[in-house]
Amino acid sequence: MLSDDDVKWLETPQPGWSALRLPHMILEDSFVSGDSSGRRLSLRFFRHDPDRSLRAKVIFGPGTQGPPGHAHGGSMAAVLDDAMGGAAWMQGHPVVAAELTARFKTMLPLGARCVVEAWVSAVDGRKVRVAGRLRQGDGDTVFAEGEALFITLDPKKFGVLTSEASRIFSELDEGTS
Ligand SMILES: CCCCCCCCCCCCCC(=O)SCCNC(=O)CCNC(=O)[C@H](O)C(C)(C)COP(=O)(O)OP(=O)(O)OC[C@H]1O[C@@H](n2cnc3c(N)ncnc32)[C@H](O)[C@@H]1OP(=O)(O)O
Repeated sequence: MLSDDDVKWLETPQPGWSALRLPHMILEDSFVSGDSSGRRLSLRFFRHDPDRSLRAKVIFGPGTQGPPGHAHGGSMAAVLDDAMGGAAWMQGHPVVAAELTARFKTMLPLGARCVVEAWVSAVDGRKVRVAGRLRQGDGDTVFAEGEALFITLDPKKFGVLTSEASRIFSELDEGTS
């Protein structure tokens, strides 16, 4: 479903980005990143090293369709939710989403190469506010913007996921220091 060029594009970090190698336990069956067929969502996650925010490259496949030829709003919101949650985890906050707002700005053509940017905007006790943007990969068109409130949970509730996440991010630090 994806061309070799699309796969190469997805896997190539931009300057200042480090690839996040997420373990099978996180990817397997993930609603957003668990499909490897190219039919629905194809994503690769990265850290933007200068400010440790999150980046993802994403292609919306034919199985994400809403309006003919274009992505369903729910699929864009799901990608923003996942990326914004990942941005919080990446900064050491083991969170789940409590509230999410998405603004759909431009219809997103299926198959287009897109970039997601997500960053923590404020932390107040257990409340972690995160913002995100889904845009054209090789241009300035913004397809959707999001804001979300995440709530930090006791890391014990996530079992081994928390220690796996710490391991992934400390390996990145070793690689970039
Ligand atoms: C790249 C990364 C790698 C690793 C990552 C892997 C995974 C990434 C995964 C990312 C996946 C994507 C993410 C997903 O999709 S996560 C899946 C979708 N989310 C859920 O299923 C969450 C369901 N909700 C809950 O579990 C509970 O309600 C939570 C935990 C959220 C709060 O219940 P809890 O009993 O713990 O807390 P509390 O009630 O004492 O409230 C605490 C404070 O928060 C405030 N508050 C609470 N709710 C709301 C609200 N709706 N609006 C405004 N404020 C709210 C509340 O007023 C209070 O404030 P204050 O009174 O203290 O001022």
